[in-house]
Amino acid sequence: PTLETTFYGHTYDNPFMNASGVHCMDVTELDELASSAAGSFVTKSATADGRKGNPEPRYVNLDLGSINSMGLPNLGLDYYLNYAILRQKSQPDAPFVMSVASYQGFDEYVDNMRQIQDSAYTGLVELNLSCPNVPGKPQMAYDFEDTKRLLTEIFKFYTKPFGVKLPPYFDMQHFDKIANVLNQFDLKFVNCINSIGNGLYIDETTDTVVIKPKGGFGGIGGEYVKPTALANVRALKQRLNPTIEVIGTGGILTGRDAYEHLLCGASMVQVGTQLQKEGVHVFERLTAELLAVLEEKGYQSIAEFKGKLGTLD
Ligand SMILES: O=C(O)c1[nH]c(=O)[nH]c(=O)c1I
Repeated sequence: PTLETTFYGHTYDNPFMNASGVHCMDVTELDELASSAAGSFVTKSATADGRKGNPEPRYVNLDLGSINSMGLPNLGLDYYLNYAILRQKSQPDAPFVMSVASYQGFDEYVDNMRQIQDSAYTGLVELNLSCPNVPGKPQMAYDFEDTKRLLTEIFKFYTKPFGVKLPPYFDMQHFDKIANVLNQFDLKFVNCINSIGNGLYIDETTDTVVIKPKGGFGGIGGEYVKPTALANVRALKQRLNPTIEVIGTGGILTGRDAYEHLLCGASMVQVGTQLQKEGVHVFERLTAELLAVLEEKGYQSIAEFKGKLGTLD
């Protein structure tokens, strides 16, 4: 069998990517991803200006996952745009995704996208509408009207392919509402999910939180989030126009976990916490494990089972 995956018109060796924010801060980390077994990669969400981010400790690995309140540390949009343009020239047939966020809010999102529109970069962009760790700033994608207003504004001038990174939703009406908004736009993909925002982990030896920012509140990733991640991938895939692909992120520790995201309809699958814990060799293990699942089930390709989750009705 083969793990070959076609995503927005390009065929990758396999569906695996890093999740934005993990192992993608600078050229060194990005080049390591590019030369790893991962099929593709995505950059750290960029803001207009570089940011130091929140005080440490701000990321902690836990037995069942991770908690983080990084606070959008990044080297600034110019840095990632320059990297993207250079890489687009040197490796034209190895596309990747550039992640864009905003620290200031609505207007910075628009300005950042305008800068990319006016640049030589023509590849995919992931518009991060779900950073849970900007103190005092609500997540854009939890405000359906603002999300619609932002996408309307961007599509007035943006002609290059892009998708959005969404937070997890926990209510059927919310799945309906966000899908109704997104279906009004020519998006190339939706990435479900970002971390489950504002969780709290207590250290059992000190009866204290484990990260410094926000009194210990932070986004949860890893094994904790797989049921929520799978539900969001499945719910969005069921509701979105078939032209909008879904990237599955959240709770992928094994090839079987990746297989489940593909069963729910994901085209690509992203790994965050487990990549942070295991390093870039995680992709060799995950591709081998996913191949073994296909062999065990007698599939020759992902297309044979993608989106074919069984139900009991
Ligand atoms: O705190 C962060 O930098 C961060 N952390 C996350 O868990 N998700 C995000 O989208 C971001 I931008």
